[in-house]
Amino acid sequence: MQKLVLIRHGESFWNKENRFTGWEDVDLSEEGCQQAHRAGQLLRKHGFTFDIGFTSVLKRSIKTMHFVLEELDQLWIPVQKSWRLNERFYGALQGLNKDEITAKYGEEQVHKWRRDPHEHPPAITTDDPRFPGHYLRYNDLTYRELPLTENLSETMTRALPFWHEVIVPAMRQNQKVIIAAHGNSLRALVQYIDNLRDEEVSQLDIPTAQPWVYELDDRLDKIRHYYLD
Ligand SMILES: O=C(O)[C@@H](CO)OP(=O)(O)O
Repeated sequence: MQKLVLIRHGESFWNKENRFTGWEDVDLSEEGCQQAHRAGQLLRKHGFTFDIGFTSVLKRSIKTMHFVLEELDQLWIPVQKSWRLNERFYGALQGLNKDEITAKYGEEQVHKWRRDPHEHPPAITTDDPRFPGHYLRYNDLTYRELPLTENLSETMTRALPFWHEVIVPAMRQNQKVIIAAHGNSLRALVQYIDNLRDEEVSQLDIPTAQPWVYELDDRLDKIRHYYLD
């Protein structure tokens, strides 16, 4: 039996301000840093150790991983970063306040943008400062991989190659894995691991910095999962 730990980053400044974040590289709030430390303490209390960590290329998940590993005195383990674990790219909604957008477009539309797997938020254009093609960290992406908007199903499509090609092989070598990522990239992984229907995953809300443990059998099929407390 293997254990896999998933953790959404701690609260960011834009979580606190209720703004769509996506690929904007927003830092953890003071509370978010503390949440990440508390998550690390919890994992320590339950005797968890890890061989390898995976994060997105966004500082809120990188710092969450760092604070968790600091509490475990395991800052030395390898941590691999990938854009494929980034938050869903929220297009032209990035930076906007969720309440203001709801007042303008109505709850139904905003709910679709947030949780309907096939609904695209309004797209940006390549001259928008939010276009990832302007940033060094996305230099390795092909033009087709650089998003202008992304629905949840596309988030899953770009996250899964990293799961299959990097994370699963690590687990097959019996490495103990922790993944620090984002509400929607984790939702995509959970949908895949748990084989959830679209309607089920749209109900799923993953809280910040709460370790979610999967127990997996030798074939890496789920035995059970639970939040650590
Ligand atoms: O703004 C975002 O990037 C995400 C996560 O905070 O929001 P939502 O939960 O609405 O998908």
